[in-house]
Amino acid sequence: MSSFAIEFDRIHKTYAPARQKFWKRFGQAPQTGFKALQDVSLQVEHGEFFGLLGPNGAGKTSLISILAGLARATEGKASVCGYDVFSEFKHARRSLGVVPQELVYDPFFTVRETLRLQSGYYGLRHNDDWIDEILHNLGLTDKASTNMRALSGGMKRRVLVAQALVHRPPVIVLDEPTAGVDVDLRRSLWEFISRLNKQGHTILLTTHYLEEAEALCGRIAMLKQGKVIALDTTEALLARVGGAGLEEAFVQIMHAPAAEALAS
Ligand SMILES: Nc1ncnc2c1ncn2[C@@H]1O[C@H](COP(=O)(O)OP(=O)(O)OP(=O)(O)O)[C@@H](O)[C@H]1O
Repeated sequence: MSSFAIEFDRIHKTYAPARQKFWKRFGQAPQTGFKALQDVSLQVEHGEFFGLLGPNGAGKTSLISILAGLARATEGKASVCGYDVFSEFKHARRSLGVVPQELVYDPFFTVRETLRLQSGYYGLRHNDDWIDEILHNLGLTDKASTNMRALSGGMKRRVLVAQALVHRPPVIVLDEPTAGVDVDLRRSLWEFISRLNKQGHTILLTTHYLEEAEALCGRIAMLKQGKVIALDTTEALLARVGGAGLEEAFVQIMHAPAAEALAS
């Protein structure tokens, strides 16, 4: 087994300006583009529950997209369980389950069909026992035959979580999984995810609910304007503010000069 579940090594991501192709064609000087990530290096050990925090636009989803092979880093390398996300894409993707931030689904399938289809992408044909277990743990058993379009927003989000788990990936990435979900689901979701973590799955979580991160994550990285400005155990981050809570630590770090935030 590779020494890290997730590794980002000096990642830079620059999004091309929207009309670069147009300008290229007409001979104008290329535009600079938007630097969403700048020299991000992070290593997450196997079995960690790791939090990735930052304000809107800090670059969290960009980093996750690079890990999932949905976006390509402009510079740097990323790997999942030692597999390079670009040159060993299949292995890397198989090792990873991603719960995306946006509600994407096919309205023509039922919940069970959606999960069977997802299993099929990974070559898993007889996966119904595991699908049933996931459905049970996410409170979806009675929705198994319901069409995706007939589910509420929170229910659809539960299916996204289920989809990320069908191939039992060792590494699970959750991009704001509790946005818009009720208290009951939050609790059952965190119980389920915590259990998976105790069984050895590595979890990477992004959330704006800092109390969730405080309760669940052993280590936390904070991103601001595409740079890591704090990386420490949750305990150490809380100690910085005398136990006043992660929200206070977050606010102080976000408003401190960058060098100070990392150094303290
Ligand atoms: N495809 C894209 N093209 C151009 N710019 C992009 C693209 N995707 C993201 N960005 C920009 O990159 C920056 C980082 O966005 P990203 O979605 O990674 O942030 P985030 O930390 O996940 O934010 P949020 O908490 O709001 O989800 C933002 O300024 C965003 O506008």
